Amino acid sequence: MPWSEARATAARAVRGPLAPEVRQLPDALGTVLAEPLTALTDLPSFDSSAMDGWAVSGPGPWRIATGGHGVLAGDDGLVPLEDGHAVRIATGARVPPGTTGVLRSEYGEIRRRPARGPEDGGHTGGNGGGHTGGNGGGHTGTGSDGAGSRGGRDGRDGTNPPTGGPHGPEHGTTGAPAPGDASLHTTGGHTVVPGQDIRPRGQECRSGDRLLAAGTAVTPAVLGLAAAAGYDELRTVRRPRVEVLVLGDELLHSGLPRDGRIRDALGPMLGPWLETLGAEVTGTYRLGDDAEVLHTAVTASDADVIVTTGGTAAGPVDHVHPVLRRSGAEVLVDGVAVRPGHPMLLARLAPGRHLVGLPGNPLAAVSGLLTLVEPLLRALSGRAPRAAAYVPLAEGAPGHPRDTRLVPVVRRTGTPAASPSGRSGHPGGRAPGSRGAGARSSGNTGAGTGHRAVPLRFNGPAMLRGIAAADGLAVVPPGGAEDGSMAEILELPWFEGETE
Ligand SMILES: Nc1nc2c(c(=O)[nH]1)N[C@H]1C(S)=C(S)[C@@H](COP(=O)(O)OP(=O)(O)OC[C@H]3O[C@@H](n4cnc5c(N)ncnc54)[C@H](O)[C@@H]3O)O[C@H]1N2
Ligand code: MOO
Repeated sequence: MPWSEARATAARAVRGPLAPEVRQLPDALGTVLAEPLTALTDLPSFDSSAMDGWAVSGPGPWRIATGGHGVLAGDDGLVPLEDGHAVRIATGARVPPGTTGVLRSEYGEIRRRPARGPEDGGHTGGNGGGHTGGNGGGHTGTGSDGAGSRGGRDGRDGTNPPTGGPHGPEHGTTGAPAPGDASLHTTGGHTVVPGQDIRPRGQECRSGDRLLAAGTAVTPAVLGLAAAAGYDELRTVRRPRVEVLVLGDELLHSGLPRDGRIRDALGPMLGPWLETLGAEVTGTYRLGDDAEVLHTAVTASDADVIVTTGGTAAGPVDHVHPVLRRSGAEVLVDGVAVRPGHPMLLARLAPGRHLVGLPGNPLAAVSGLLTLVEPLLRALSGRAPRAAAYVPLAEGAPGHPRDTRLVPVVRRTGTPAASPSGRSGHPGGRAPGSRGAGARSSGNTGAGTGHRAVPLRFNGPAMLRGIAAADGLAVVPPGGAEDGSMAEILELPWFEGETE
């Protein structure tokens, strides 16, 4: 079967996504929304200050009560602000009714009014002491807000009243400053226009707005948005349960290869890789080459998808095909015209239960993972098919006469002349120091995208050295691809963007 048909067959193998389930927010990471994310509240849910400063009412200068901390984030902020008055306000605090706008702390200064009576004592700027409880008076101009520190820098210590510490919330600061306390003035020609530095209620969304579509992957950012929008739990598509069966008597699970035996490279690789594709991996089991054991494992499993490795060919201990026949499985894909990986297969064990047979050669297994497993898992978990990415090749890639080739590549910006060294003679197939070295090129970049795909060496079916240094696999059509031609790239989950 042609490679693209095999992928399409895997994507169509299931009728639709698995059933939705409800998950607490932290558990929903990596799943897919089963329904649109709809705002449960306006965001912001109240008019709030975008800056630390002062809420002001009407044109300035404004009368302001000193001391206390003003209105903080989390206060109900319901005490109205009278015309001609100001009150300190923190970023995120609800603005008092009557607020015209917010003057940033760096755009205003407080001027103390002359002392009015003997009880003022001359150090609290005419507060009368009783009003600013807890402000630790006696150190004028050194308060903790912008006005206080500005006063200090400007040498106006004698004119700025203390602006209060973190203690002693003042009742009345939002509505009734003591007359004659102090006045707030703008500096540097700044003005306050209506709505200035106020985040209006509903600016980001209104309750009921659709924030994200069903099928959106739940990323950390989505968790944050869902929490902001009022969610404690999300309805998401159940993760496909995947079981990995590693076949092969020749495999060792620790130490050095010895006595004709080799290390299992697929057991450690597939579980984490499958998780990045949205699977819940229920277990990785090493079964050896035993048809009975394999048959029992396949028939007893309740996984949505079984992934086997090895044993797909027709050798004396290749048991996958005979076990599938014995189990009455329907083989949907039996070999694919792709190199490496042509013996890969996909079978339906029962409605809703599938088996993907990955060839034993490690890069061939990766090929099967991206050709059959990924589309199947996307369909089961409700994700849209992978969007194709196309990148020009930094050099020609030889092709198979009839089959598609998948070749590990690394994307790189820079001159095409740099690319041949990335292919030959260097470990991992990359020129020494090529990653991050040198200035970003302003020209010689590929087809408007600014980067090119450099095919890597060590791309034989039994090798992982190329893919371990790669950030994608280039799809090379039968017959090959020329230098500079556009190639589809299957991005690896850890692709972080092109390198220089
Ligand atoms: N007569 C033919 N023989 C083979 C053909 C063919 O067309 N005609 N195709 C070759 C290709 S291509 C591949 S790929 C393999 C596929 O074989 P199996 O899926 O049956 O895999 P095994 O024979 O079990 O193993 C192949 C190779 O990979 C090594 N291996 C297996 N598992 C692991 C593992 N977990 N970690 C590391 N290496 C593993 C195994 O030792 C073998 O060297 O068939 C070819 N033969
Ligand atoms: O599947 Mo094999 O590893 O194509 O060469």
